[in-house]
Amino acid sequence: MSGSSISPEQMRRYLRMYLVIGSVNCREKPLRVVEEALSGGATMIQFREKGPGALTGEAKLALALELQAACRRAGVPFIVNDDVELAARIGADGLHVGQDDESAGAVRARIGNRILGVSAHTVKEARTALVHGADYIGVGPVYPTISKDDARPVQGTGMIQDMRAQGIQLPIVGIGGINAERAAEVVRAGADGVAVISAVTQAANVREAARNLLEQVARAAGR
Ligand SMILES: C=C1C=NC(C(F)(F)F)=NC1=N
Repeated sequence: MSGSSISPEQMRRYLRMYLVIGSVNCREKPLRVVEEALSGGATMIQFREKGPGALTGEAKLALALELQAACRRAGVPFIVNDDVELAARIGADGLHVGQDDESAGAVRARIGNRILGVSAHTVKEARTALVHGADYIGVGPVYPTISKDDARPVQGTGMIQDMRAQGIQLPIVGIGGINAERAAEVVRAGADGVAVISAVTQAANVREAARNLLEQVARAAGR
């Protein structure tokens, strides 16, 4: 069972067009990218401030608060990646952790009934996440990604299909190299939605990119 107060059905809706964003991914101000993506229909936002040139300390806190405020205005959940202390400090709607972060169980205790997302690369890791009360799992990289320099091997949509075949019922979002052309295939494989970074942050028209991704997912999911 998940430990949050969010129903699985609501969680699946939140996962449809999940934008993962940090200052290093943006050509322009991250706030503008987030606002454009929200106006295009982004259903959840993850603040992932990592990698060379990422903000730290007060600057990271200030950006998190700015982006969270935009999500609150839009009624969209704001999730923090990895940084449990930041998530707790700003009262984020949830936290996303990797397998190698402190155990999801300890994190669940720290964040109470907020949304807990866990990265899972195998059926075994998906089961572990379930036992620790994860509300959703991020599975990938589905395709080659330019956004994460230490990504695991590309797994295609096969891992998502395997998880569903093995009876994993958890809400699943695919991640890694996903764009509008590929979104339907990820959903048909059994994902509830797609998580993207560059498909939106590097788009000439951020709002249209978000809108198109959401349309592709909604169409493949049968609305
Ligand atoms: C490493 C990650 C794996 N999956 C996800 C998401 F898809 F958003 F759940 N986010 C991450 N930061």
